[in-house]
Amino acid sequence: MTDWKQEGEVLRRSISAPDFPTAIRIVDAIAVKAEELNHHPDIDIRWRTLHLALTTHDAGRLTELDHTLAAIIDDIAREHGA
Ligand SMILES: C[C@H](O)[C@H](O)[C@H]1CNC2=NC(N)=NC(=O)C2=N1
Repeated sequence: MTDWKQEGEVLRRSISAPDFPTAIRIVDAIAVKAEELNHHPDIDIRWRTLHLALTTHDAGRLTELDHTLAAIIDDIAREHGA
């Protein structure tokens, strides 16, 4: 776990991308992996800063899926220089 903060049953982190197109490319890359996993983050896009939140809505709490997706998101951020 890197920049993630747990607030109750939610993991949160922000990603600062170099520019807006890169922020959107990060979102796109996350979307592909999230769909594969059938586990999706909440994403708030604010210019080149992405605010992400992870929780397992069906369970009403954090599950292993959230931690798995968090690590995937960290990799994607690093790959995009964020
Ligand atoms: C049927 C259910 O909506 C699906 O299994 C998936 C879709 N993506 C999901 N994403 C997240 N974060 N939590 C879920 O419970 C969830 N459920």
